[in-house]
Amino acid sequence: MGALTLSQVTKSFGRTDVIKGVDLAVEDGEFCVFVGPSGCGKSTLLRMIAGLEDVSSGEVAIDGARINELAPARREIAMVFQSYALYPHLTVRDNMGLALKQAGSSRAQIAAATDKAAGMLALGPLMDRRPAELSGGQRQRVAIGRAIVRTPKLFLFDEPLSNLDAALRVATRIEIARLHRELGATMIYVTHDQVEAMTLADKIVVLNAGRVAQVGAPMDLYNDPDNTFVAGFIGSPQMNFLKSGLLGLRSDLLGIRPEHLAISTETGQIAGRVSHVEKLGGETLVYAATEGHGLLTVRLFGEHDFAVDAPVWLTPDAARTLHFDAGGQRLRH
Ligand SMILES: Nc1ncnc2c1ncn2[C@@H]1O[C@H](COP(=O)(O)OP(=O)(O)OP(=O)(O)O)[C@@H](O)[C@H]1O
Repeated sequence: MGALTLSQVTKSFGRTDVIKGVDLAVEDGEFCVFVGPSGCGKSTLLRMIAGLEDVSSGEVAIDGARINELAPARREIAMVFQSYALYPHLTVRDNMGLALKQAGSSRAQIAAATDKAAGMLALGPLMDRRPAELSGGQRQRVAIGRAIVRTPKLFLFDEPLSNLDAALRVATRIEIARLHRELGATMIYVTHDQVEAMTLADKIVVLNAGRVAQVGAPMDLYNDPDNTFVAGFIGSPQMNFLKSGLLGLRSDLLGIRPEHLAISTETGQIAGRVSHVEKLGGETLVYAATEGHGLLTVRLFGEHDFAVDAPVWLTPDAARTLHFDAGGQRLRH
């Protein structure tokens, strides 16, 4: 079991309030991802759950029991960092088994647990190597393996893939998803990466300046954001924001995803000029400078040609537009 509850949790460093009253419930077995701009408090919140930072006020509980005062080692939590922090003089096998050895497990228990984790992470052939003889991706898998052998209640990941190259990130991301399915463990994961958040999470927590801006399933946040902050943060390229007044609408601001904005050289609702075109292979992004609405992004499937400076017309799909008030709160009609 590993259900986590945060109740009105705050954190101040001196007079600086960093976490300003967070309530959160993560179910047993859930994969929960923290996202938000740099400095919003993601790592601080994770470190408070791990016990590496004190909680200024509020309560952290696992399976209903308060753990605020419990030492990190007694929380049954395993943390995987972006830097692997492996012991250079120990083999992969000994790095993975160290925590169990320190906890007094028998040699047979350690061997069984490390062999099982090695099998899950395809580390079998590397067990007798030292960290210096491994690639970055392999080291990160060892760091994950070291977390798995302890069968913790909760796994915490702080940007574990950010040191890996693009191909390895994808492979390791898929591995983490598979691991989550196989272990059925509760995982909390901090990332800057939209794709990691969207693909790994059962639940995404969007943080903004130490507060929760919204919690929800990835596609719910994408399709049904509560405010302009979440609407603009989730999704890449970003949602376009249009001034509704200019379009004769009653709300203050209109949000439209780049894939729901049609572009034509002949006719449409908003006049603009092509300022830049990006061909990404499977899709084309067209950036158009408009009067009143600034630079708008259009996402088209496949390859498309538009000359820079060409006059174009943009038309939002009315069924897919989101309305916001002047304070950025969503208006649901
Ligand atoms: N020990 C500390 N003393 C003072 N301020 C701190 C301390 N640790 C973090 N902070 C401040 O708390 C805020 C949140 O930091 P945190 O590392 O949690 O953000 P983050 O969302 O993880 O950022 P990033 O995405 O850049 O890693 C920042 O403004 C940071 O400067």
